[in-house]
Amino acid sequence: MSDLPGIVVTGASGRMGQMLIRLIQDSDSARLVGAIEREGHAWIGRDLGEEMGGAANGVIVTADPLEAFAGAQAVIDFTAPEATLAFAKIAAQARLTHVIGTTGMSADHIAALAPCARHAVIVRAGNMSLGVNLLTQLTKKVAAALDTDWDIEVIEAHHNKKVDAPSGTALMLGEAAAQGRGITLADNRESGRDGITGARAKGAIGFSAIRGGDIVGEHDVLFAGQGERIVLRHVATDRAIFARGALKAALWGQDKAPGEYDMLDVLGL
Ligand SMILES: NC(=O)C1=CN([C@@H]2O[C@H](COP(=O)(O)OP(=O)(O)OC[C@H]3O[C@@H](n4cnc5c(N)ncnc54)[C@H](OP(=O)(O)O)[C@@H]3O)[C@@H](O)[C@H]2O)C=CC1
Ligand SMILES: O=C(O)C1=N[C@H](C(=O)O)C[C@H](O)C1
Repeated sequence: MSDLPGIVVTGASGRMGQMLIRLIQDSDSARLVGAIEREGHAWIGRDLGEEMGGAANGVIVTADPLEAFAGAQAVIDFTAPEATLAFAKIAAQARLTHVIGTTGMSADHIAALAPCARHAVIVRAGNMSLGVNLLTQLTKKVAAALDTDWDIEVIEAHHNKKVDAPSGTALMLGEAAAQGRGITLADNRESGRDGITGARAKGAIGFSAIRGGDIVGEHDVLFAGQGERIVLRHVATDRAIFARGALKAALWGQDKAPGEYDMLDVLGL
């Protein structure tokens, strides 16, 4: 048996789940040891490789995390907030590195991860790509250099199946802008303008979301001043960038102490 870290993928039939499974199967650094889907899903009890339209790979899809996590070293999880919380509790008991890409998590969801991180490594980020994580650093720097005469707006575009807004990435960028400006995002966030909104609040950080077609993910951080504008932009054209970041995080976590980490830690940014 190989001593490469064994990885379980949750939400195996999802857009990110399938991308991750292909990446891990092709990897020389990790092996796929489990795949989870929700109870009642058509793939449960069936061979994952065949369900994905290829050759059998011997991984039988299960709805039971206890069964899937036995013998694994990490779980990569791009699902939904409640599911992620349930996986976090079991991953902590099994001392697995839990890489969380799931977005749309509330402050309560995030707070509930803290006890799990006392027992296991959790790496969580609304965007696992190198480009976006670098962009957060640039955003922080630009926001720190400009005063509140410059309005900050985060504009994001995604495919028409996305269920949460603003995107996790937009919130990361907004958080970075708030840190640069020395304010808290929660107290200065403005989103979903519609109707007679009144003038823009000075110092606010605004969010706008576009949904359509098959857009993978596009983010602009707009700094709008008087007579000039600065736009910092990231465009994702392939979900593989998120999968590569998540696998890197799962491997990175293998020799780390329990705790909550993000992709800045993993990438050393
Ligand atoms: N951090 C990052 O870099 C990125 C984050 N994301 C985020 O990842 C998440 C998933 O995105 P995406 O793959 O596009 O979405 P999909 O809807 O394609 O996939 C989600 C998968 O999770 C499954 N799932 C949901 N609830 C459960 C559960 N309770 N138990 C087991 N499986 C469950 C879904 O099953 P079912 O279809 O039956 O509901 C589905 O297979 C989103 O939150 C998205 O924003 C996406 C890309 C990059
Ligand atoms: O749901 C998606 O697709 C994506 N979600 C993440 C987000 O909410 O920012 C990352 C990426 O933009 C794709």
